Amino acid sequence: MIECKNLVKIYKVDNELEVMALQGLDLTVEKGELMGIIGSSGSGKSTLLNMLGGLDRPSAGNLIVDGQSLLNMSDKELVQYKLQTVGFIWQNNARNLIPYLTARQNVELPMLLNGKRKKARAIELLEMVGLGHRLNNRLSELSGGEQQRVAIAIALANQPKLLLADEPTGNVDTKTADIILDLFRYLNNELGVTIVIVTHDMKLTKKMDRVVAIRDGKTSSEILRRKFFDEQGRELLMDEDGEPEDSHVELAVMDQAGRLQIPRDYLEAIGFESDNNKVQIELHEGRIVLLNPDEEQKKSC
Ligand SMILES: Nc1ncnc2c1ncn2[C@@H]1O[C@H](COP(=O)(O)OP(=O)(O)OP(=O)(O)O)[C@@H](O)[C@H]1O
Repeated sequence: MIECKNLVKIYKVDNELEVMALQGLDLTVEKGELMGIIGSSGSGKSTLLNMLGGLDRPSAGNLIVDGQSLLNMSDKELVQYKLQTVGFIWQNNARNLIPYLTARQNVELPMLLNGKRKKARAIELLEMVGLGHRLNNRLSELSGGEQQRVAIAIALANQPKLLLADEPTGNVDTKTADIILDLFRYLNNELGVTIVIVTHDMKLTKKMDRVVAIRDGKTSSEILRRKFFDEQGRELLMDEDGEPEDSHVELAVMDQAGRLQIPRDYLEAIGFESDNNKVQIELHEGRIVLLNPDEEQKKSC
C-alpha cells in the first residue's frame, strides 16, 4: 500500500535556514495492515503523515501510495488523491469537524465535496462507529471521544483505501483511547482499510502487531508482536489480558548501506561520550560487538 524509499523533506525557514525533517526514510506498509508510528517530539512523524496524506510534497526520494507516485503528481491529481485515496484524523478534531452542524451533516460534507450527497451512507458510517443514537446532535453536544468517532466516520466518508491518524487519542482518557483503538481495529477488519496511527502512547502500541519508531527523520527500529507456539508447534493466540510482558520484540532497522541507529541508552551503558563519534566494532563468536574505544585503550595500557 505504501512504499517509501529514501524519503527526504527539507523545510526552508525564513528563506535561509533549512530543517531536514525527513532524512532518507524507508517504510513499507502492506495493504490491509494496521500499524503504528512512534518517535520523540520533532522526530518527523507528522511530516511523514503529511507527505502520505498529500498535504505537503516530499523534497526527494520515492513515495508510492496505492500505486500512485506522490512526487510526480500534478496539483489536480493531488486534489483527487486527497479526496479519494486517503482519510485523515487529527488529534485536534476541530480540524475535522464543524461544531454548529450535526454529526450526520458533518459526515455528509466530504461526500458533498466529492460531488455526492448520501444521507443513508452518512447514517451507516455513524452507526458503524457506534453513534447511531447521536445522528442529529450538534458536535458541541458530544463528548471528546464521541467527536473523535465522528471524525473517524468523516475520514471514511469517501471510502479511502488508507486512513491516517495523527495522535487520535491524544485528547481523551485511557479508557476512551482503548475504545478508539478497538474501533480502528474493527474498521480495519470489516472494511480492509489500511490504517497508520501516529501515537505517543506506549500502551496503545502494545496492542498493535507492528510499530515503527522514527528517530531524527529516519526509521530506527520496528517493534513486532512475537509469536508464541505450543509444544506441537501450533501458534498460540493470546487474548489481550493473557499477553505476556515480552509480547513484542524490538528490531533495529538497517538501511541499504548497512547503517543502523544505536539507542542512546545502549551507548551510555558502555560509557560512550556524546562528543566522541567513534565506536569499536568487533566480530566475536558470531556476534557483532560494539566497544567504547577509550575504555579498550585504557585496558590495553
Ligand atoms: N512547516 C515547517 N517549517 C519548518 N520546520 C518544520 C515544519 N514542520 C516541521 N518542521 C520541523 O521538522 C522537524 C520534524 O517535525 P514534525 O512535526 O514532523 O515532528 P513530530 O515527530 O511530529 O513532532 P511532535 O511529536 O512534537 O508533533 C522538527 O524539527 C520541526 O521543527
